[in-house]
Amino acid sequence: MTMRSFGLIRQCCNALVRVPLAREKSPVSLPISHLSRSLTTAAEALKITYDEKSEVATMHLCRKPVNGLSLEFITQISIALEKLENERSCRGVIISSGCDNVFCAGLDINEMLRPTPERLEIFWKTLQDMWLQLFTTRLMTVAAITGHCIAGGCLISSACDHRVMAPNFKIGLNEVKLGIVAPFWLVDSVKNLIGYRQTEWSLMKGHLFSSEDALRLGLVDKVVPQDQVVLQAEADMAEWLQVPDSARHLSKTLMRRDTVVRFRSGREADLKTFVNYIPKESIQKTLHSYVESLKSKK
Ligand SMILES: CC/C=C\CCC/C=C/C(=O)SCCNC(=O)CCNC(=O)[C@H](O)C(C)(C)COP(=O)(O)OP(=O)(O)OC[C@H]1O[C@@H](n2cnc3c(N)ncnc32)[C@H](O)[C@@H]1OP(=O)(O)O
Repeated sequence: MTMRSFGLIRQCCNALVRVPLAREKSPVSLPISHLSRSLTTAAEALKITYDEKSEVATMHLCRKPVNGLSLEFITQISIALEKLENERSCRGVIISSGCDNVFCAGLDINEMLRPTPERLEIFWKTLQDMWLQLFTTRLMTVAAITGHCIAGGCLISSACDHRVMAPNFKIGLNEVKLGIVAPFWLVDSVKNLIGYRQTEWSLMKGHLFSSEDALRLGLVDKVVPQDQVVLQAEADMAEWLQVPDSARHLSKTLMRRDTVVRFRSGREADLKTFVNYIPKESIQKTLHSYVESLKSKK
């Protein structure tokens, strides 16, 4: 296999982090004191390899311990996606995880604890942009879900075109358990996969589906043993790439148009809701208790 590493993502190691507000807008700079805690350095958090023969890249999420989606990490993913989109030979991307038994535990909750208004706003805009990029990319996208895939993790997997998951893990939207509500565009992308009623009750309860239930409902497309997930994702990608790229992408655009139109018209209001809601004292208390409960389960 011919592998090539992309020289990506040096922004987060610099004294100032260049954070794009939106793809089409100029980046803004944040002071380093605003960086969130991480057990992996930014350089280690995202690894991209490219297989020239299959024309498929692998985006390896390695922000230990649980691939929590911090502002810097989301920015890295977004920049990487853009680079891959612009790499003419690249036709597909597999998103996999380097964290044991966790694909992605969702948003890094620290981003929502006692945030500054500026950072909170940039965080949400960057997340919106990253989701839109992934949801609409010309690339064929496959999520190789080797572990739990929760809330923001499900945002990534449900924006992909195909999902392969390992057995005995959890996937879904549990936001209500943290006293918060998943944004409508994330809800829409899950609803597109499993339908209205299954989305409604699971959202209201914060229910996480087992891998097996997720397969039955269509939230994932295949369940295979954990050590075969990436291999299966590669095999499925090869099969998908037998479809001509432009016809596949146009079909995806057609099917996802309503969700994208709704997103574009609602994204400003969604941003306002997020930045007004998260700093509320009652929400801060609930988030704080949730983090404490995660720590105390040990
Ligand atoms: C108006 C709109 C408002 C808001 C919309 C927001 C939409 C999206 C929201 C989200 O994504 S919120 C995040 C939701 N995610 C979760 O609830 C997952 C929580 N984590 C877990 O359930 C478990 O950690 C696990 C993923 C099942 C893995 O379990 P395991 O036993 O393997 O690990 P452990 O729990 O010990 O965690 C290790 C370490 O990581 C910390 N952690 C876990 N998840 C997060 C997270 N999402 N953000 C930040 N930190 C996280 C955990 O506290 C441990 O830290 P410690 O080692 O310091 O104790």
